[in-house]
Amino acid sequence: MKKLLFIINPKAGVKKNKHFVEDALEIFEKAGYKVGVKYTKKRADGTRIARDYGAKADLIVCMGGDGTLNEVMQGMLEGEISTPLGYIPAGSTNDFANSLGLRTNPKDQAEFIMETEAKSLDLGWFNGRYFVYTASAGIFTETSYSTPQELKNKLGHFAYILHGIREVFKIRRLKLRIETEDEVYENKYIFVAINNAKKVGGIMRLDKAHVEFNDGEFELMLVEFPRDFIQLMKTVGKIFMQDFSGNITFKQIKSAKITNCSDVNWSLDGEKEKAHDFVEFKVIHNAINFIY
Ligand SMILES: Nc1ncnc2c1ncn2[C@@H]1O[C@H](COP(=O)(O)OP(=O)(O)OP(=O)(O)O)[C@@H](O)[C@H]1O
Repeated sequence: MKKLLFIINPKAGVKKNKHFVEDALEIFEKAGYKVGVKYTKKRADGTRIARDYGAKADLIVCMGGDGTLNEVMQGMLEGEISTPLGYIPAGSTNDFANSLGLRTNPKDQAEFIMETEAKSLDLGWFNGRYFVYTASAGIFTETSYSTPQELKNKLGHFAYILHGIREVFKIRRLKLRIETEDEVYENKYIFVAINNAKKVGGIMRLDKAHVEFNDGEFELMLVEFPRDFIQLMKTVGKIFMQDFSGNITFKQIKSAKITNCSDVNWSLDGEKEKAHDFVEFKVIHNAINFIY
């Protein structure tokens, strides 16, 4: 009998998971799987469970938010596990799932996982840690990891907006040097991100034409520090309108080296990453088998 490892973060998102878990179990069993269920109890459990039990399964499915997905992928790469992975989004924003066009209803998504072949997916490598869709620093980055879980569970995406507003009043200049394969950027920035997503922060949408999930490239986005409040407002407007020109740089990259960043905190898939003196980024092409 085929084995399915089902990893669930019971604390993720606004929806209460319980009856979705039963629905998903029924769908998996009907499709002929013997299902082993593991609940995460604390941070990093997703990584440990995927790394320790993933190789024995024919399919891994995780249910939770972007943070849970990040942890599970981390564990699969650490354990060199090539088992296909399915994902049932149950977080507060589910940016990555929206980007990939996954089903928002957990029952539909469980059925989709049973019917769909896994495809390769690129991941990002950031000083030894893997990320699924975004590494960012600067404005709104703190919001992605400091918004309290209870607020996210109650308000969902709106919790991020409430917390994000507070950050506008404590904007910092990031003085960085970024070296890609063929360009060097050195300036003061308000926001820096390396993405493999069409939607980031539930707000910013990137043009579909720019983003492929297994093309060996991620998208570097640099937003220069605005001269004044009016330019700041114009910049925000340009981001909404996907006008990546002037003080916004948008470029496909395979790798990057970032220096001058010892006091810059990062967010990897919405989880806090400590500051590093030096950041090395590269795309891990075809890193895992993912159902999307
Ligand atoms: N049982 C648990 N209790 C508390 N925290 C947990 C538990 N299991 C996992 N975690 C941690 O919860 C954090 C948030 O999880 P996740 O990102 O999946 O949900 P979310 O924050 O609601 O969703 P999103 O990131 O899409 O907004 C992760 O860092 C994860 O390690």
